[in-house]
Amino acid sequence: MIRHLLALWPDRAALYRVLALFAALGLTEGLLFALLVPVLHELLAPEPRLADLTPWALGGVVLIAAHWTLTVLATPVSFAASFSLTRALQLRIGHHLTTLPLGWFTPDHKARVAREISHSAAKAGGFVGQLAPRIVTALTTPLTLLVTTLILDWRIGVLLLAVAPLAWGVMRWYGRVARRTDHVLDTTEAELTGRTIELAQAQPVLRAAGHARDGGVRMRQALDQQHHAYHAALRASIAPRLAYVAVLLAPLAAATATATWLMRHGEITIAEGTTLLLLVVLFIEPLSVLNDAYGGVQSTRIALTRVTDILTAPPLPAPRRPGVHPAGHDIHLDNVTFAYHDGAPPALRDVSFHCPAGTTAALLGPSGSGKTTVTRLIARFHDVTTGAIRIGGADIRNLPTDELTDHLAIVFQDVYLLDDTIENNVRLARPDATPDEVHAAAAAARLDEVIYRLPDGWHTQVGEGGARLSGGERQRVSLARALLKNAPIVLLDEAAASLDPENERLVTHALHALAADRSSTIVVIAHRIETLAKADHFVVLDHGRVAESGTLPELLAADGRLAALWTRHAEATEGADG
Ligand SMILES: Nc1ncnc2c1ncn2[C@@H]1O[C@H](COP(=O)(O)OP(=O)(O)OP(=O)(O)O)[C@@H](O)[C@H]1O
Repeated sequence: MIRHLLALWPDRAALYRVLALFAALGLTEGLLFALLVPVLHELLAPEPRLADLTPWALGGVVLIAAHWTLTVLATPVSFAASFSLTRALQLRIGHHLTTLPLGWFTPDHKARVAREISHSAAKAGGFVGQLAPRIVTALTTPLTLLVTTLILDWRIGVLLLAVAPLAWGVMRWYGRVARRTDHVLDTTEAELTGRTIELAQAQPVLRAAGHARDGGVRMRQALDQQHHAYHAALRASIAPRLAYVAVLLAPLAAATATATWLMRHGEITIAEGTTLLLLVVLFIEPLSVLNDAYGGVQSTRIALTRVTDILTAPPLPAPRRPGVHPAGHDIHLDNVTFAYHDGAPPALRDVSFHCPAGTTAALLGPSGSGKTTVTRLIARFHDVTTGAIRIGGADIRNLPTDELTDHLAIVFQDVYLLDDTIENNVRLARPDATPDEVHAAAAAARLDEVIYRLPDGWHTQVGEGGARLSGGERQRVSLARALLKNAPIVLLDEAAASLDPENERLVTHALHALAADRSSTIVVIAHRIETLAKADHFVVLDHGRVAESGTLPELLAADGRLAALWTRHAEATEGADG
């Protein structure tokens, strides 16, 4: 396990410093106890000579001073190592997250990341800061006393030595039980966390559905599961715990009997016998914590494995042909097939289309037909299963992530804002933008009227995820951000869907004007045909396949799906006008 730990946190020096300091602490403690031997020996002698105790007393003072100094030194060193390890793991997880495909961030994975960053990283830190020091002192002190006992009387010493293999065997048994029960406990704990979050998040749905009071059923089930798991863990641990106590008490009984026998037969004096028995008690006492500590080692091992699972999640593959750069910003999908998971039915099958630079391609199709998937693949949230996506002739898999993101501005259906001011959320796209540029982007996205309305204007805090803004306001911030980025390719997934019809019309108009101005390439998804009317090409998807594609006149002439949509829209508009 130490090897596993050092692979994740290669600060050997810090770990060995902590272990060495606590080993020294254990040694001074053991030596202090060992000092009792000559002291008791003298005190229990028929005619004690107290003056002879002076060197031992001085030795005791030195050892106490050393013990005190080591404690003062060891405490901050172990805390520093613990903090450094926790932080190193958290930073490594944080850094690794930035290399993962966005498709990895499922709700389940997000919950795991939150848990491993707080719980498992802290557990690993706790191992170095508390558990390992406890184990080291719990071994060094008895080891020192064992050597002392062996010197004093080899027979009692051998009895104590016999504890080691027995205790080790029982600890390994307890470790196996702890590993198994810890795994179950961990799963039930994760389930309970998930259900609690679900209960909190689903309050509006539960209340709307009239389940406000009984809505916690799933959480209560998870609580019951956890309760049962705790009981099962407790039951499973009873036998190895009792066995461990027996292993520790057996040598005490045997040593008492042996010492008594030796005293009665004059082999050792009463003073020697009493001292030996005291040493046996002092030898056993620290060992009593080892069994639980070994259980702690097993759960640290599980925590490290969970951290490693995240750190070994495959990052986006590095460019296969580095040094490739896009020559222009047209988008080409070439026989793209993609499935979200191995074995899942493909969300896209053999999709091909070309969106020349500076033009707008509109994606249409029924719900679930694969429109959003197309935009996610262009942004390389996932890699295509087969086929290729090219920007300016370059396969996006050959572009460094930064270069690809520099080329793209994205507005997706689910807008997530950082818990910061509106201004900082917009500026995120281009922190060095001038105030005029920020204001122009805000005006184009119709965000300026929101800013005027809010008492703190640009400095309004949006809350976590943008929760303090309405859906439409969030979408405007996201649009302004995308416009400010001034990227040559813009991906818009229902970008104006949360706006009222008038604002949707104005925003759509502004987007097209800006696109024409900057000759951006735009891929837009919208359900309302009026939002799409100005697009240069249309790609209609159905069940993940391209059902038809072409310009508006071509598709109207073909009298297919788009023509049907267009006719319905025209009739509706005429009806409304009439
Ligand atoms: N993260 C995901 N994991 C697994 N399958 C997914 C995921 N996202 C989408 N899908 C599946 O892929 C298919 C295409 O979904 P997609 O979101 O691209 O459709 P869409 O045309 O954008 O739908 P809508 O108009 O409702 O937004 C659907 O069958 C959907 O269930």
